Amino acid sequence: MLNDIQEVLYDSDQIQQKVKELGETISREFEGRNPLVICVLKGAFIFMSDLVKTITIPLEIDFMAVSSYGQSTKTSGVVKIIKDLDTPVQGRDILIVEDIIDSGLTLSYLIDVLERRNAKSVTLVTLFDKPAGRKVELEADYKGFVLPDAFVVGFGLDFAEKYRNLPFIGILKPEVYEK
Ligand SMILES: O=P(O)(O)OC[C@H]1O[C@H](OP(=O)(O)OP(=O)(O)O)[C@H](O)[C@@H]1O
Ligand code: HPA
Ligand SMILES: [Mg+2]
Repeated sequence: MLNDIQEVLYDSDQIQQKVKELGETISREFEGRNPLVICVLKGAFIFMSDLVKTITIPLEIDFMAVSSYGQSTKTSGVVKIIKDLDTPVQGRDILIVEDIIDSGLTLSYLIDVLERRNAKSVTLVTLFDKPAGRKVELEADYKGFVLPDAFVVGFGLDFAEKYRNLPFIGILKPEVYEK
């Protein structure tokens, strides 16, 4: 698995430090609001579990599974809801937790769904941001790291369902997906 990585961008310690900073900011921002924290599966599962441990205020969590990349390194452009929320969002302050914003299509779709369900507010936190990939205008409220224009894996992010368990974020060697 490690042989398939071209370059490690951020290691586990660097990521944990950043997650802690994000958790502190979010704890201040959402004080007294009992946010519903939504993990966008599958990619955000590791960030979500690390992040909520650094948040010091009461919150609720729920999960939504959406997919648009499948076995490819390019978005299909079609965001499919594979698992919906169990919790009503009407009147709630929502914090969406994402692993990466690339084209922006996944999050713009999700924000639209939550606003149509009458959420009181929708805030975005992403661990990684790849602005060069954007197809729609979208900016996270809180972000961890800005990444170069390369396909990355690890810390929850996959290629064809592999590499999610790497404890760092790294660039996948193009020969892995070009063969
Ligand atoms: O900004 P975008 O171009 O939409 O890309 C970001 C989304 O793509 C990935 O999900 P994917 O569809 O691969 O599903 P997964 O989380 O199950 O891997 C990632 O986890 C984000 O949710
Ligand atoms: N890697 C893995 N999954 C992704 C990426 C990426 O660079 N961009 C959007 N989903
Ligand atoms: Mg994926």
